[in-house]
Amino acid sequence: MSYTYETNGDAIYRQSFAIIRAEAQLDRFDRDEEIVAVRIIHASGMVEVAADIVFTSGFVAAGRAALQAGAPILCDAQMVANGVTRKRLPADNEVICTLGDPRVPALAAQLGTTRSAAALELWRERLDGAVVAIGNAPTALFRLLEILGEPGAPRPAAIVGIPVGFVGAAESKEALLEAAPAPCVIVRGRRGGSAMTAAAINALASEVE
Ligand SMILES: C/C1=C2N=C(/C=C3N=C(/C(C)=C4\N[C@@](C)([C@@H]5N=C1[C@](C)(CCC(=O)O)[C@H]5CC(=O)O)[C@@](C)(CC(=O)O)[C@@H]4CCC(=O)O)[C@@](C)(CC(=O)O)[C@@H]\3CCC(=O)O)C(C)(C)[C@@H]/2CCC(=O)O
Repeated sequence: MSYTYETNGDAIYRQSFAIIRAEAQLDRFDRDEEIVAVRIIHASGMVEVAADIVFTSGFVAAGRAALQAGAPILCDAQMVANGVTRKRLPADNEVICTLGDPRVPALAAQLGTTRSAAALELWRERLDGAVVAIGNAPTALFRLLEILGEPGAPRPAAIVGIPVGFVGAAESKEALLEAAPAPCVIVRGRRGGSAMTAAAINALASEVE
């Protein structure tokens, strides 16, 4: 038994992007935003997610400039960190996820929160000028906003805020849009996830499709 299917990776990518551009409603995005939106859709398989993607002004320019200047990428989950394609990164940028740090379980117990949120305490030194990628945990996004709201808080260069789920995901993303502590992209509602978030970072990292 054999099947007829595309086996060339580059051709699969080309076809996918052509299908997305033919089927998705992309006209409200500028050219740079569209590149990021297409990759978010590509990672999710849902062209209709385009309607829920919201960029704040200057997000793509700020994210690209930071990466080109060597900014680290701070990720809430290892799944996000693993999804970032290292060869696309313009300055061999560090990709950091502190969730597995041995100090995190005790911090979470002490702070009475999730490990995902507690792990952000270990970002503080690196947050200024960083590119933040939150793709899993709503509590991490809420905690980020709390940290960035403190007096004298650091200011990341750009935030990809696309946590997923039923508890707190939609609310944390709306809170990010409202507080807007840095240029950001969100996917409104319950949809989101590590794959979409890594794809947004990959789109920022390189314009190559
Ligand atoms: C409540 C949590 C949710 N997790 C979701 C979806 C997925 N999570 C996966 C995995 C493997 C991990 N999730 C943790 C981050 C874990 N998930 C949580 C927490 C309990 C709390 C987060 C929050 O509400 O903000 C969180 C643990 C914590 O204390 O922070 C993870 C650390 C759990 C673990 O394995 O220890 C782990 C992340 C590992 C990593 O990559 O570093 C899934 C793959 C689930 C699965 O195993 O089937 C999936 C991935 C989704 C994605 O695209 O990222 C939700 C849906 C986000 C959910 C929160 C909201 C809800 O409605 O339930």
